Amino acid sequence: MTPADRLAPALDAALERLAAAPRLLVALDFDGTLAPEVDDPLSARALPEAAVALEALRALPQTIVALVSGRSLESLAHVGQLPPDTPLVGSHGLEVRLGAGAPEPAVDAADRERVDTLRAALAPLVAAVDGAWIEDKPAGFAVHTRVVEQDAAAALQRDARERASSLDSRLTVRDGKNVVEFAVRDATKGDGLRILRERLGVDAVLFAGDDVTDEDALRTLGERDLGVKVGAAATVAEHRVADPAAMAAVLAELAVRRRGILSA
Ligand SMILES: O=P(O)(O)OC[C@H]1O[C@H](O[C@H]2O[C@H](CO)[C@@H](O)[C@H](O)[C@H]2O)[C@H](O)[C@@H](O)[C@@H]1O
Repeated sequence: MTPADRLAPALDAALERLAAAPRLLVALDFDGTLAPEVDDPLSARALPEAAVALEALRALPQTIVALVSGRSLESLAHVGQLPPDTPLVGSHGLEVRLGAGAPEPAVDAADRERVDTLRAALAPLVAAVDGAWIEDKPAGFAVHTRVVEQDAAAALQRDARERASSLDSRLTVRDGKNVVEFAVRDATKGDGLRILRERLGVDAVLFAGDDVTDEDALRTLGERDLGVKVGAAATVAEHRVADPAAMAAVLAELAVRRRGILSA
């Protein structure tokens, strides 16, 4: 870590305490936290320095690295590029994969029918806007507008929301970065993180995220945990870093300190 990257004193102290946890879960959002944003979601990758830090953490005893994302599990496994035993939470908490086995079922036939009906109704609106596209997920889909002209993007998001709510009043609708998402099941990253915490039997959790939906996970943290917001947006997290590069430096520092404590 260079002097310019030096940790804020409060984060430095919190990291030192966390590094000594008997059994530690490092649970991380992916896009905007480990990986810089790109136009094609399937091309997103964790920064190389973040990937190295995650590997260093994974190599330590009693230390579990997990990803908690709005992506589908399939997409998250593809971009995350972590070993198959890595716990993954996808679809904002709905899909959970603990270890290398098959994930728990996320939706049933009735859910799929609702998704298909909604998608068929919104697809023509999306197809009419240059650059807009639909990313499918098990319990819904995301309408991406990242490369759409600003006014057209705002109009599409508004029209899609109105059409969706007129068709299905029980939908969960989420705003993201240049994306609006529709889901027929309501789950949050807080639910996903609670499942990881309980099933993995950890004493402390580091969670870091950059987006609105990460706040649900940050709100579940307790005194022994550490929450980090990546970027400048409003947050309940006690600590903040500027960007994925700074987050990678925090993860690298945690690995160094924990290795030192565990080998003392
Ligand atoms: O919870 P996350 O891991 O942060 O996932 C949130 C959404 O990430 C992806 O979309 C975002 O990143 C894309 C790649 O950088 C970018 O093109 C898009 O504009 C962003 O919204 C993903 O495609 C979504 O499904 C996730 O919900």
